[in-house]
Amino acid sequence: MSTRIAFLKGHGTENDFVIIPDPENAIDLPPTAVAALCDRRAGIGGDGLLHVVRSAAHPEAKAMAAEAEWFMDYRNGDGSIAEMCGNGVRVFAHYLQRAGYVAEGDIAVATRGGVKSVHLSKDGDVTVGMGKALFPEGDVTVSVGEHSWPAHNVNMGNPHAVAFVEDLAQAGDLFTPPPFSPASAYPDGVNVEFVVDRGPRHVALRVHERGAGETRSCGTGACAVAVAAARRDDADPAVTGTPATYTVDVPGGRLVITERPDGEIEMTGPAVIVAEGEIDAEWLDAAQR
Ligand SMILES: N[C@@H](CCC[C@H](N)C(=O)O)C(=O)O
Repeated sequence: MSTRIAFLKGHGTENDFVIIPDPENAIDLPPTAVAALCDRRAGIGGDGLLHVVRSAAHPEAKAMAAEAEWFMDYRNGDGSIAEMCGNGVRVFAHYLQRAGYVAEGDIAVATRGGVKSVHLSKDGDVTVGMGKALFPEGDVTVSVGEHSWPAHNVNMGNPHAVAFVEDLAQAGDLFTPPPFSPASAYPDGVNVEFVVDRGPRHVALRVHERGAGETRSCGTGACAVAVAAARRDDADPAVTGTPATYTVDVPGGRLVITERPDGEIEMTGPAVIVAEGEIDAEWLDAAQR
């Protein structure tokens, strides 16, 4: 009989993930295995994969083990590694609660972008302390076809280029990464958000995610958009002294982002587990060849 690997499938505003519980870090997940699992036709399908590991059992997270028992070893759907995933961390925390590893309330989750504080509320929404945004210097331009826009360069642990456009259709089909310049701005690639206004402190976005393509949502992207919009709107909390809250509509739902005067950003949104099952380890082996 072949070995079976437990998995779950979940999403946060339809940014969807394959979840692999592996507390002792015993499962080998090279990029080829992640890409096979995230394949929407031949695999389970997902924008990314959440490898659930105890911090103490993972070389990249050991140093965070005293602060956070669990490490979100996040991978993009193409197998590449990313520093942080905002929707992923909500789904990750929701999984931990569902599995009985943590209780409702406040928990800490280790990520490659540092330890994040997460609040699991009674109504099912999850709030994440996303830390502070950085604004790397230098002008960036994003283009699609004949249109190009100046982009806000925002780092939420991972890189984002935020372009305010007139119409989300201008982003085109987003099958391929939108070109940006200068090429030196993002040596490791970038997530690109196209944004329109929907009302006061209310925006909507489409996103092309590094390592995944167009997705239905991006949590770090929504935070990058909210802080870029606050600066555009002369509502930078560090200047006004009052928090700025933005509602960010994504194709898969809605996220609410607040930036405080000290620069700390909180994101609130849903987290859903839709299925669980077993992967045939022989299939996974064969799928990687
Ligand atoms: N979907 C995520 C971001 C995942 C990582 C991103 N594709 C990258 O490579 O930086 C989110 O919700 O933040």
